[in-house]
Amino acid sequence: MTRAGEHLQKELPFVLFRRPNGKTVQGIFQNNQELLQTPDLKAAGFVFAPFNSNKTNVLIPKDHFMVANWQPSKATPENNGIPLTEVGKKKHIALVEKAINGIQDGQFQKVVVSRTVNLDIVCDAIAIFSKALNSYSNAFCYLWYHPKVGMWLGATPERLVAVEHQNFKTTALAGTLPYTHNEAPQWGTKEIKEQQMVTDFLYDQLTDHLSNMQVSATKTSRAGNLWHLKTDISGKLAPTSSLAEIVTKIHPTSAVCGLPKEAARDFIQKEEAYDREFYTGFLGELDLDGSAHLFVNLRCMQVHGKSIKIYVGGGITEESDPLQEWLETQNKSKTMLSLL
Ligand SMILES: C=C(O[C@@H]1C=C(C(=O)O)C=C[C@H]1O)C(=O)O
Repeated sequence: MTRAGEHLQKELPFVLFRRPNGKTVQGIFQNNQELLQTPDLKAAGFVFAPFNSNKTNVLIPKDHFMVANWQPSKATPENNGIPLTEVGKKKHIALVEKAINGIQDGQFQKVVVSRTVNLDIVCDAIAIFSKALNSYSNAFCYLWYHPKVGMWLGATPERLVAVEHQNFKTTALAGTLPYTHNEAPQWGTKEIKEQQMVTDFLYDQLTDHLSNMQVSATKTSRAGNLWHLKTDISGKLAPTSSLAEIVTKIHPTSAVCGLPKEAARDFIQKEEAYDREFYTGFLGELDLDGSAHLFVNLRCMQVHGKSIKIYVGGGITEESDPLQEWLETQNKSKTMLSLL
């Protein structure tokens, strides 16, 4: 953490991260301000890729690498008084209604629409990252900085890809309900169907690239103050299939874009009327032996000097209720709000 503070002061790129349920925080530190990329994902380092797959990713190379043990503190997450506001409610509900119309017109079956929550506050990103580590033990937590791109921080529950020795794993994570203590969530057909669409999409895209494909039973999975539905898909990666090829096929998945992918992406780019940048992009570790641990950039925020931007969205299907979809984005914003 001290090293990260020094890098920040010198305006040098770095990333701190902890894998889900991990006991160590890893840090990768770059010693110049160069903006590096890895179009073929064949690199050793940490990749940070935008939602828009036509735009280039950013690589922080694994030149200077540090691993530190991390001890969870007993502190519990609490919201220190950044209450939810109704700013943006009308606009988001109108966007959801437009998305439902698009589904009824047959443009797509599902589309994921999003918005930002903008707050004028100055925050200590390293302290917030420490809090995220304590609050979200099963998430992939990160703090990422590049002087030419900016600073992002998040605690994502969604794995995009894990590859080790050709063993490949991905997850279909979708469907959201508020977490309630000691009570199992009551999933409706809307959530079950929208999550199944993600599983089917991933299965279809991967079937030519994996042998011995396995699809797990669908389970309920907790992410902070939320429940999601989750299915794991795994298999052996064909020696002829490259990571970049697979990522191009699956990113952005129907969990963050929609189905069919192209029509949903066109709708998002036209109707959301803002640039998602790295929100719903992907990020994580790459190694030269072909191993990779990549996650979808969700439950995240962009940290500016005197303000922050929290990014939230949700999957819209023909069964969506616009007010419920607004409330879902409100609930999702609490993941970051509770750290401030
Ligand atoms: C788009 C987000 O989350 C995604 C959308 C979900 C949904 O629509 O239920 C659930 C998990 C994520 O795949 C977000 O957190 O901003």
